[in-house]
Amino acid sequence: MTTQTRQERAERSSRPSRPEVRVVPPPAQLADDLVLDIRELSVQYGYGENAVQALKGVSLQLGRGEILGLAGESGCGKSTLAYAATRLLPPPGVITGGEVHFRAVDGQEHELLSLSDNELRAVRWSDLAIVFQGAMNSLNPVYRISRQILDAIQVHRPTWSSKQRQDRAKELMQLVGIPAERLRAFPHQLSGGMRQRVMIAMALALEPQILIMDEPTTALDVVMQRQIVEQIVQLRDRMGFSVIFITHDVSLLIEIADRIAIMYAGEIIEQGPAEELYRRPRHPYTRGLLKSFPPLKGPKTELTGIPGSPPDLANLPTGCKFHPRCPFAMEKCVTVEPVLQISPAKPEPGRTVACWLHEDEALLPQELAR
Ligand SMILES: Nc1ncnc2c1ncn2[C@@H]1O[C@H](COP(=O)(O)OP(=O)(O)OP(=O)(O)O)[C@@H](O)[C@H]1O
Repeated sequence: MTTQTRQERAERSSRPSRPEVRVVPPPAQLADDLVLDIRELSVQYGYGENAVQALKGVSLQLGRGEILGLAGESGCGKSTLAYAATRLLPPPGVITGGEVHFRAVDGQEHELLSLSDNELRAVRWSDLAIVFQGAMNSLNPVYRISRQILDAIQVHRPTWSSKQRQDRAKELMQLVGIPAERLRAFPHQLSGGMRQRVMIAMALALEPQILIMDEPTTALDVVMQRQIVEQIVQLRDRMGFSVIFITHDVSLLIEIADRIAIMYAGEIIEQGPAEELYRRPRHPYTRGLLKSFPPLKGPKTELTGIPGSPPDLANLPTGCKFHPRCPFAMEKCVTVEPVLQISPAKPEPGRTVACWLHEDEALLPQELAR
């Protein structure tokens, strides 16, 4: 981290700042302005003979102002990817390879995996915020919301006056659609949705450039899920941050994401613009996943799910890891692992898929060839 950046940070932290209103460009342009570039990231849990590989050479990009959805069944590595990329992976998780490049608004690039702990702390708190799984239950039940938000602001903005902090706390509450009077409430006096909004407000306290949300709406009812998701989009439009939104529910991502990446057994097996991936999934797994959840809006559809369960990471199948559950598996799928690439059979801009069916249009079943 350079001196200039530190100085800029110090200047930024000495004044109460307001969210800037920025116009967010459409996703196609975002690719030119990456904020996070994850390259060949690999993670294992444990050591030696008992180690399991939870991420295998995953590459993923996040554009500035983009909302990227990360989906897949439980245990496929979504949280591992997010926490490893931000160096928050708890033991026994170990990063065994890869690079994570973060580009700040001033154009400076930092490789997060090689930063010292102090440098990382500075980047993480001011540029990168995380709403953890089950975060709304981590509010301290014995303190009022105001105290918890004010404490969070004080830690990161120690030079601010009490008045500045209080103004900022009110502003943050309003930002997430909660009347400022509710700052006096205790967590149990707020609904689950409100508590989750408080956590989002705390994550936004420092105006991060990247917000990682790990299953932020899982414990909420469908109406509340919808409201929170809409709010995140509005906040992104106002503040211009980028989001990695992790969920097992792909249908929810259609409401929020610009782009979606689908994970299976520690790898990305398909990615593309949200709308296109939803309307025309290219991987049999994505198709199965889409059929596992009811859409949040639109006509009711029959839910079929995916037969079987994700593989044990300690005992992975040969070839394509999805082949034992795939209704279209061929001989090659059992022996050779497919690579993530633009489909030779259905080449589309911004879309990649790891599936042998795409080698030749003649192999593609009707369901994946639309
Ligand atoms: N502490 C741990 N020790 C050993 N293995 C772990 C640990 N945490 C995760 N794993 C392994 O890593 C894999 C990926 O876990 P991860 O939590 O990243 O998946 P996920 O897709 O985020 O799942 P979920 O939606 O349930 O959170 C799991 O299958 C699990 O086997």
